[in-house]
Amino acid sequence: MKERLKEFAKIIKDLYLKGWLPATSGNFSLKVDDKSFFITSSGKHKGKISPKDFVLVDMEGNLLAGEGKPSAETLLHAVIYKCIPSASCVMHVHSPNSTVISRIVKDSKIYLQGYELLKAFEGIDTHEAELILPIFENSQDMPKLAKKVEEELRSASGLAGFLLRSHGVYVWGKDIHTALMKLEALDFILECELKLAIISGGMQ
Ligand SMILES: CSC[C@@H](O)[C@@H](O)C(=O)COP(=O)(O)O
Ligand SMILES: [Zn+2]
Repeated sequence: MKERLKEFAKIIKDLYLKGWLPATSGNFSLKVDDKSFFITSSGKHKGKISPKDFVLVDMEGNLLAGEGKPSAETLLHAVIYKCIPSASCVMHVHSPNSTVISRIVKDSKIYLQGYELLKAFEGIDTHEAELILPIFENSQDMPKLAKKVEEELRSASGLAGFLLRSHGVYVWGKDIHTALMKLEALDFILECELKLAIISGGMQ
């Protein structure tokens, strides 16, 4: 696990350099088994992250091992692992594209269609497929927000991830590289949607 956390930390630093994790924002986790996962400690600068900046928690977000406080958003990671058994890695970033689009789209969902990069998502083999991205209202009440996310994850299948309004994006994957591929694909598509909105003068 030490080697995987080392590899993970390197990827997080690269995401920081893209400008997706300003001012200690973002959190990242890796599932160990059905009962526990490693998650970044709260308040860590993601440009300087190392394996010692992860703590081990249970599926209720309780600290099991490590130094520091689990991420303030640990419960969101926990519901993803509980609702999507195939997920082994969760990434949350505050990329400008995901943040801006969540402020422009007033609806609670974004519908993405027509992009070749949609094929980065499991089960999609054509650009004609439609991917739904829910937007949840941001909240500092994590148990309440986690409950809403859980309800959506249990009722809808094949979700790409979700946005928190004026906050950022969550994605997951069966491993680190799948989660990263989805994150990059999603951010690219959201950037295209934003550029199209600028050209056409509005969204949805
Ligand atoms: C520094 S503001 C961002 C935080 O409030 C939060 O949204 C975030 O992404 C990081 O929280 P953290 O507790 O460090 O995991
Ligand atoms: Zn955040």
